[in-house]
Amino acid sequence: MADVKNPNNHHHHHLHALLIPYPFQGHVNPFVHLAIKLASQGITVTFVNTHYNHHQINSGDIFAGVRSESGLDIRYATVSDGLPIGFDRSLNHDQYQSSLLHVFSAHVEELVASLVGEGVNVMIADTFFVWPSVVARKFGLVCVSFWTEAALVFSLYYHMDLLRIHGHFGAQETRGDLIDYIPGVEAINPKDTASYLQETDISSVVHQIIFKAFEDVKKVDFVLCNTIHQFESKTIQALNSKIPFYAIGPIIPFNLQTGSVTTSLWSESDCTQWLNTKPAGSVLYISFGSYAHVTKKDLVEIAHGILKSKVNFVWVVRPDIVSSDENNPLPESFESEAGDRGIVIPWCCQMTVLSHRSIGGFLTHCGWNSILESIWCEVPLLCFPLLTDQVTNRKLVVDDWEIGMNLCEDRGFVGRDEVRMSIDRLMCGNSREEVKESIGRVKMSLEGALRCSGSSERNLGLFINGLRAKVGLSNGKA
Ligand SMILES: O=c1ccn([C@@H]2O[C@H](COP(=O)(O)OP(=O)(O)O[C@H]3O[C@H](CO)[C@@H](O)[C@H](O)[C@H]3O)[C@@H](O)[C@H]2O)c(=O)[nH]1
Repeated sequence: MADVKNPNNHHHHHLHALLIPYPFQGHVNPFVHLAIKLASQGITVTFVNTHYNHHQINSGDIFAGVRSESGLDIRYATVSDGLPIGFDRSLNHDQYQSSLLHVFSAHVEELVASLVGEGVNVMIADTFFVWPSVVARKFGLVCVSFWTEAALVFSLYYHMDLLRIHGHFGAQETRGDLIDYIPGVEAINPKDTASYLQETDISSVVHQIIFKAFEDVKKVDFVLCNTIHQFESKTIQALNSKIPFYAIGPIIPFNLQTGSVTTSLWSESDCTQWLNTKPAGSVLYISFGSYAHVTKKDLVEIAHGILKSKVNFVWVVRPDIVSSDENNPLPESFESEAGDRGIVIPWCCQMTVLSHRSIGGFLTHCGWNSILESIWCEVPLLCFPLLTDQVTNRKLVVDDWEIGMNLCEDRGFVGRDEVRMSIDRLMCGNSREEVKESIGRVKMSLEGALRCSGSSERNLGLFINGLRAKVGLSNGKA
């Protein structure tokens, strides 16, 4: 058995993994924490950020801190995403995605070519990339796909061919009845599938990415997923019969002290002082993540709903939340009317805020990381899904796990009175206690998965053994 702590003893068995996240905040974050997890197991990691994200994060080598504090062998490299640094990626979303679809792999190949000499033998790339198996094969690397969303969503994309055959996807008029034929997936309403699977125009650049990415993932060696077995056991089991699929979540920033890695693409406002002045459980935290846009109309209704509810709040209004050419999306008098009840900030350290005792609820767009982080901090959720997997995540949170409520019953319509009522129901309604109890239980499952003998720790061990066997085999030295 190779001793990974002493790589020089068995050089051919020493693992060196290249980690390449999709260059969005909701993907970079779990990749960073996966990097730390793998390095803590004695694996050498080279983490790849795009030049643009590196420039946005603005703190040099983001792992310099962990390296010196914990002695982990995490190296850091940057690569072009194909566009100039000053290019407005938020305003030109499709052009950005096109560049990732068509141009990025050429830059990645150049980087990989320069790193194989350093002993890289594994590539762990985001499932949304369309090229991992091709690039990995070209350089003789073991190929691992990391899926940063729920296994349920992976399974729906993975079985797109079944959805097509049954007329639930890609037809002129798609069926509205339940989808009950996906292996390991309980009957699901089409309106709860990922937004891209509900669209009738399937020619968008994101569709092209999804089609190609889910072709490519069928050719990788392993898939890692940021979920836990207990959440989605049937789905995971069914996937496992097709592809080695490991649930190793939750991969979130637990340890705020030693996890001193900066990943934020915007600079963080510190609201701890302000939170300290508020009673326990009295503050609603509001954030719609890093990627989705909200229409000005919806934002204004939410703002009025918040004012009417009288709740305390911290609201993250990202500079491009409506669009990067719309500077002041909130109603003019919003902050003065809210007074000391609330603060509006451009970005924050979300885990720091969620773990503060004054936080009592989270109005969220249902990004997968936000859900895992909120469960970890036992903060009940108020769901306002916008697009992509968020729609499916809402179903898991509200209908299946009962750890949250809907902001609006009709997904197409946001009205200030309904917003006010939903906020009050979440923060002080009769059903709050039940939701709190459920979230406590779900949190225990997360903790359980991470214990020594827990499912995620076991899966991580199995994965690393599998990796070592594959690397040994491909060297002809099994
Ligand atoms: O002020 C803020 C707001 C967010 N975050 C962090 O940013 C991440 C946001 O991730 P997530 O909640 O998953 O939302 P998105 O940024 O929207 O993430 C994208 O990626 C996710 C997983 O890959 C998907 O589930 C989402 O739908 C997709 O939009 C989380 O780690 C948050 O802690 C901060 O640190 N500060």
